[in-house]
Amino acid sequence: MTGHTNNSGGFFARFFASRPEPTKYPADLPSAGPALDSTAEAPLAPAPPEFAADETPRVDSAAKTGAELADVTSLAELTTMRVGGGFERLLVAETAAELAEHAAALWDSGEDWLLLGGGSNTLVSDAGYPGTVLLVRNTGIEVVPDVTLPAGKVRVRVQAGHDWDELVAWSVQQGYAGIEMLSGIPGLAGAAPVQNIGAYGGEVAQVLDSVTWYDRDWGQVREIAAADLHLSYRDSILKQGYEAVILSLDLVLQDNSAQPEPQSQPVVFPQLAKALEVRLGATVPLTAVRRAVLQVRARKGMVLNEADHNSWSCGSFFTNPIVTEKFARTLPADAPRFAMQQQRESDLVTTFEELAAGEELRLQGFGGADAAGFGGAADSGADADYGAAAPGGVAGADAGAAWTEPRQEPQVKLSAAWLIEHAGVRRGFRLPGSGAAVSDFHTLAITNRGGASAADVAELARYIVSMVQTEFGVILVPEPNIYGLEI
Ligand SMILES: NC(=O)C1=CN([C@@H]2O[C@H](COP(=O)(O)OP(=O)(O)OC[C@H]3O[C@@H](n4cnc5c(N)ncnc54)[C@H](OP(=O)(O)O)[C@@H]3O)[C@@H](O)[C@H]2O)C=CC1
Ligand SMILES: C=C(O[C@H]1[C@H](O)[C@@H](CO)O[C@H](OP(=O)(O)OP(=O)(O)OC[C@H]2O[C@@H](n3ccc(=O)[nH]c3=O)[C@H](O)[C@@H]2O)[C@@H]1NC(C)=O)C(=O)O
Repeated sequence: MTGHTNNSGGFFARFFASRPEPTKYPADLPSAGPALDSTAEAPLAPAPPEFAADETPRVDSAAKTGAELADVTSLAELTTMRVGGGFERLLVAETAAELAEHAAALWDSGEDWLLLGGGSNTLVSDAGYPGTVLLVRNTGIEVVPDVTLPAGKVRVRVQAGHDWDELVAWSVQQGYAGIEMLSGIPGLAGAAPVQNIGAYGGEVAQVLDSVTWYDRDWGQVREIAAADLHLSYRDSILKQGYEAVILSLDLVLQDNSAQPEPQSQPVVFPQLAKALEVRLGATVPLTAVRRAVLQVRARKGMVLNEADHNSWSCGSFFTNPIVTEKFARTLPADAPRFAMQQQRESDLVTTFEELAAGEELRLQGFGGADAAGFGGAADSGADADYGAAAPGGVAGADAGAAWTEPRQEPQVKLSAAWLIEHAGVRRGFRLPGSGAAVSDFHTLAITNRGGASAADVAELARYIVSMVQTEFGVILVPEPNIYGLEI
C-alpha cells in the first residue's frame, strides 16, 4: 500500500513545479478535433446499445476467484482496464481473518504491496508491480438482527470481497431499498466507501452505518462509524491515505419487503426520472430502478461487458473538478456547473488565475457531496443520454454527507466529460498508433480497444489533461489509483 498516485500532490507538483503555463501535449500530434466551439454538436458516435424496455443489461465481474486465479501472471488479468505487467507474489484472502492477517504481515514486513479488489479503479504500468498483490476475496451477505434500528430498517453486513453489483441485485430481490440507484457500479464492496461511490442520486454514504477494518496504526481489527470516514465526493480518509483494510461493511437499508411490489427510495436524479418516465421524487418498483440504471449506464458504455471493448475501462477516468463559482463564470455559458454543499476551501482545484495571482497551490482532496450529481432538467431532452446542462447558472442539488466548515466563496462542480469534449477530445478519439481510445459513448472513460498498453492509456490521459488545461485552465485529476505511471 505504497507508491501509487491518485489525488495526490505529486500530480499537481509535476504541472506546477516551474510555472502554471499549460503546454500542448504532444506538440507534434495532429489536432484532436475542431477548435473550441461550445455550441457545436459533437460528431455522431457509433450508436449506443439499444435495450428492450424490460431487458436488463448483463454486468460482468472482473474479479477472478478460486481456480480462475491459478494461471494469472499479470495485472492485466486482474484489472478492468486490462493493462499492466506482472507482480512478484499474489496472495488471496478468502476470509476476513485471512485479509487482516495478510495485511498485518505485509505491513510488518515493510515491503511495498498492493491491495486489489475488482481492479476497476486501478491502473498499473506495463512493467508491473514490484511487490505483493493482495486480493480481497472474502464474500458473503447477511442480515444482522438489530433491535436498535427504527422500524422498517434492516442491517445488512457484506464482506469486503463481495461483488458490489451482486449485493445491489440481492438487495433489490429482498425488497430492501437504498442502493438500487448504485446498480452496475463495478468493483467489490470493500472499495465502495474508499471513494464513496455514487451515481444517479445516491452514494454509499447515505446507507453506510459502519465498517470493520484492520487498522495499521492500531494493529488490530476495529469497527468504525461511517461518520468517522469523512465521506464526501469521491473521497474518504482512506482515499486521503489513512492506512486500513476494510474487512466488511454494515449498511442500513429500508426494508420494503412487505410491500406487494417493493418500492425504491424516491427518484431524485433527473436522468433517472426521465428514463423511468416519472416525476422527481416518485418511488417506483426497485426492479424498475435497477433495470433503468443499468440501461442508462450501458448506453454510456459504463457497464462491464467482456465482449465490448468500449466497456474495458476504469469507468470515469477523471473526477469532476470543483472550482469557485467565480472561476466557473469564466467558462463558456453552456458549460454544465452544479452547486455543491459547503466545501472546504482546501478541496477546490487551484486555477491558473489563482496561481498567477500568487495564491498557494492547494493539494486536492475533494470534499462536499455528490449524490445528485449531474443531470439538469428532466424534461429538457437536450441530451437524452446525459441529461441537460445548466447553461450559465448553477443547478442541481447535492445530497449526502456535508462538510460543515463555513467558507465564503460558493463553489460549483464542473463536468469533466463536458470539458474534455469541448476541449476538442471527442468520443472515440484515439492518438495515432494507440490501443487506447476515449469511449465511443462517454468522454470521461478511457477504454482499451484490445492490445492497449498501460503506456497507451497514460499517454491518452496526459493528452486529455493537457487539452483541458490549455482550453479551460482546469486541471483534471485521475480517479483511479495509478502505479508506476505519470499522468
Ligand atoms: N461509478 C462508477 O461507475 C465506477 C466506480 N468505480 C469504483 O471504484 C472502486 C473500485 O472497486 P474495486 O474494483 O474493487 O477496486 P480496485 O481493486 O481497483 O482497488 C482500488 C483501490 O481501492 C482500495 N481498496 C480496495 N479494496 C479495499 C478494502 N477492502 N479496504 C481498503 N481499501 C480498499 C485500494 O486502495 P489503497 O491501496 O489506496 O488502499 C485499492 O488500490 C469501487 O468503489 C467502484 O465502485 C470504479 C469504476 C467506475
Ligand atoms: C462512472 C462513474 O461515476 C459517474 C456516475 O455513474 C454518473 C451518474 O451519476 O455521474 C458521474 O459521471 P458524469 O459526471 O460524467 O455524469 P454524466 O451524467 O454521464 O455526464 C455529465 C455531463 O457531462 C456531459 N457529457 C457527458 C458525456 C460526454 O461524452 N460528453 C459530455 O459533454 C453532459 O453535459 C452531461 O450532462 C460519475 N463520475 C464522476 C467522476 O463523478 C465513476 O465514478 O467511475
